[in-house]
Amino acid sequence: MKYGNTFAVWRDNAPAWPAYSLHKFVRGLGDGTLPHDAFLHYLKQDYVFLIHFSRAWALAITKADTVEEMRLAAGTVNGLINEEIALHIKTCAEAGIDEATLFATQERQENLAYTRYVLDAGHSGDLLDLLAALAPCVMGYGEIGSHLAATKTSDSYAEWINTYASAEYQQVCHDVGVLIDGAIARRLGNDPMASPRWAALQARFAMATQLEIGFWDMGLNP
Ligand SMILES: Cc1ncc(C[n+]2csc(CCO)c2C)c(N)n1
Repeated sequence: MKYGNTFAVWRDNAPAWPAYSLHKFVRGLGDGTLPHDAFLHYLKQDYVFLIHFSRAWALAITKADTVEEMRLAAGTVNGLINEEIALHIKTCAEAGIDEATLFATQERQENLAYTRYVLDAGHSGDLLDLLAALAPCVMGYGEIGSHLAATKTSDSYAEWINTYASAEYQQVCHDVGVLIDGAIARRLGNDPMASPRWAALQARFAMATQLEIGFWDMGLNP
């Protein structure tokens, strides 16, 4: 599935992309070598992460210029806070961790740095700044999910993998790609890479990619 032209350029110009999408944590999900306590620790942190990412997508609604942008951002908020998070709640419940405990999880610095970076991109900038910071998360998990579904050698983490490899999630990535391409064209015209803003947007994408690596590293250290 194609995630849009802008994403393809941002991804190919983010030097840390392979270190994110092929991280040791990701390989451990695919071959089943990721320790279960590291996975649960990651899910607890990721529950808090999703709460803040819902806030960031809600901010995208207020930063939108068109009703299409608003609808897509609103749909993502709903998908995050009511659907994606359900996987975390269910998996943790099976390990005896209830949602109140999840909500009270003490945030690790790597988690805090990433989510607040994204929220600040949106607060201090416009929708493009926010989308450049959000894109590695959305599309990265789409790419990781479909790569792992095709290459996995263990079913230990199949439910996690299937969530992001699913046709529904791949459609989300496609739709966000369309949103980003449209938002870029609307604001920067049809030669966006010639815009004086391009380098800063690329840098935001690269920074968020780096922060994703930090999140995986944190996941390996319960
Ligand atoms: C560290 C971290 N990065 C990315 C995702 C995936 N994700 C977070 S928000 C979102 C948007 C659309 O649902 C997606 C896919 C995650 N869970 N945790």
